[in-house]
Amino acid sequence: MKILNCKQQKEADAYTIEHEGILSINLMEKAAGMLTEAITRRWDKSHRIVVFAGPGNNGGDALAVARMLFLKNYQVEVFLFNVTGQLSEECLTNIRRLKESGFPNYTEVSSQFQAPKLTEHDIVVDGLFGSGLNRPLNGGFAAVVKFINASPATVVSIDVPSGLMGEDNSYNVRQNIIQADLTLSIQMPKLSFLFPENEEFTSHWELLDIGISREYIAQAETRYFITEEQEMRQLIRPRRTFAHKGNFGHGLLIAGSYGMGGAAVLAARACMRSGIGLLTVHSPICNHQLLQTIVPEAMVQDDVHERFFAEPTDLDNYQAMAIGPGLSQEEITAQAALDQVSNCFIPLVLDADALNIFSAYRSYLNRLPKHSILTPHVKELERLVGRCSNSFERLSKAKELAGELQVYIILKGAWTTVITPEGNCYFNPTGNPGMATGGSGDVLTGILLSLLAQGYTQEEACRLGVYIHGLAGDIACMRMGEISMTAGDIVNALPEAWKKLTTSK
Ligand SMILES: NC(=O)C1=CN([C@@H]2O[C@H](COP(=O)(O)OP(=O)(O)OC[C@H]3O[C@@H](n4cnc5c(N)ncnc54)[C@H](OP(=O)(O)O)[C@@H]3O)[C@@H](O)[C@H]2O)[C@@H](O)CC1
Ligand SMILES: Nc1ncnc2c1ncn2[C@@H]1O[C@H](COP(=O)(O)OP(=O)(O)O)[C@@H](O)[C@H]1O
Ligand SMILES: [K+]
Repeated sequence: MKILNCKQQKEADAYTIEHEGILSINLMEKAAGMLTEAITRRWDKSHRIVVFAGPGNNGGDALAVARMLFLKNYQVEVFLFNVTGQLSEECLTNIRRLKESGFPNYTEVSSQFQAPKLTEHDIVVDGLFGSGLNRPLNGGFAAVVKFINASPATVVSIDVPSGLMGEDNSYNVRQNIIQADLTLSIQMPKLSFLFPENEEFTSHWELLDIGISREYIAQAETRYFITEEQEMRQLIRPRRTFAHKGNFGHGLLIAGSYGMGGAAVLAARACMRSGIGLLTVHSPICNHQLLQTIVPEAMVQDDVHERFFAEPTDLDNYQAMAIGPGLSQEEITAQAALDQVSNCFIPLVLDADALNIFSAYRSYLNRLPKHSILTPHVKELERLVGRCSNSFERLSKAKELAGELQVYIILKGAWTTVITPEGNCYFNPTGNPGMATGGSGDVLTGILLSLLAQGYTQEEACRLGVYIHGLAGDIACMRMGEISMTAGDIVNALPEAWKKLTTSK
């Protein structure tokens, strides 16, 4: 699914109106009908609905919703903020329609705002500003936002929490943004909904498909996408009847050190559970017994060192390599890792300490083989690109780095993002906060290695890998609960996740 910017969303409305023979006001009526349905599905008539409408079409939506709720016998109050005397045409039409419906509780605010008393049983409908917001809110509007945020009412925002920009909020004033309990977003998600620092404004959002032109969306250019299940199903390669293990690749995992053998175990187990033909784990001698016992399916190659990865190994027999989980950053390991990676000629995943080593030896960064996959969490990324003050900046810097080094970056967290060397960003919808637990990332590395060894392209491996990892996390969460689930539970849920994605619905 494409994520378009606010300017494109406006163009999409205009294109739909021009090419699909629908009047602007009727498109708004359709949106309002769906908004009303979404509200009445959640809240019954015992709730008073207090609608705050702004001067543009977001306000128009809100006024139409007020009329529809009133005609369904809800108790509704409306405050229209008309401070400049300039209202959009559709907003004006909806004022007229509201009045014609016999609506009694309409207040137009041009200067002084007599705030109503809001209780926790009230529902506020926020239709102050939507995708047409072009600067941070201030003055009277900021005061209304603060009033709504301070109230105990439940807040439902139309399209966007008023005051929030759709993309970059670096220069916004956070106190002047609505903190919505629910955002009913029209047609397309906004990029800013996917950033963790905006959780206080948009923790829950839902999309309403009002029938914006598919043709416009198909030709619109964007760098931002949300991955969909159907796309991932289509990527998966079926196993042929006469297939043998040689068809699914031989992967090399370099992982583990003294006290961190578990990272190698988790990555190896996840790798075996994701379809690889053969796996060899290269680990210090101290992990030999552990690996042979817990992951008997994998071969173990001992490093020369008892406790740490110390000597690069030959890559001739492998189709892909992953390095990093539990590796440590000992000097001897760093040198071996830099050497191993710089001379790697097969598809490669770098995770955890392998990334930290490259952050410490920055001059080696340009020796990273092209199309390597880097899997940093936020901190690991910032060690590579420097401190970032918000997610938009972090994403921009990650895009720059991916382009500069021609690598794939998987920026991990909620809405894990796959960033390609060309600068495309794919946000992953699966996963949950239960995955924020030690070892979850090691599981992802194992999955990625498995997919690369099987011959998936880097982009396919990244997108499918993070999707299945999150899906397994969701299944683990259902089984064990968000609080108790561990990284091992994610591995244990992989079979069901793969089955879910490969069986027809
Ligand atoms: N048929 C359609 O088109 C459909 C549209 N839809 C709905 O329309 C919404 C977009 O509507 P919109 O483009 O009218 O923008 P909206 O967000 O209401 O505000 C724009 C107004 O705000 C003003 N303004 C901006 N920033 C400001 C600030 N900081 N402080 C003060 N003023 C500020 C700006 O004026 P300016 O001052 O910049 O001249 C302008 O007057 C969209 O989110 C969706 O809900 C859906 O129903 C689908 C069908
Ligand atoms: N709130 C969350 N929602 C979805 N996925 C999450 C969340 N928190 C963490 N994850 C996922 O869990 C994994 C954690 O990886 P990482 O931080 O490297 O852990 P570790 O180093 O302990 O293995 C990542 O894949 C990340 O996307
Ligand atoms: K809004």
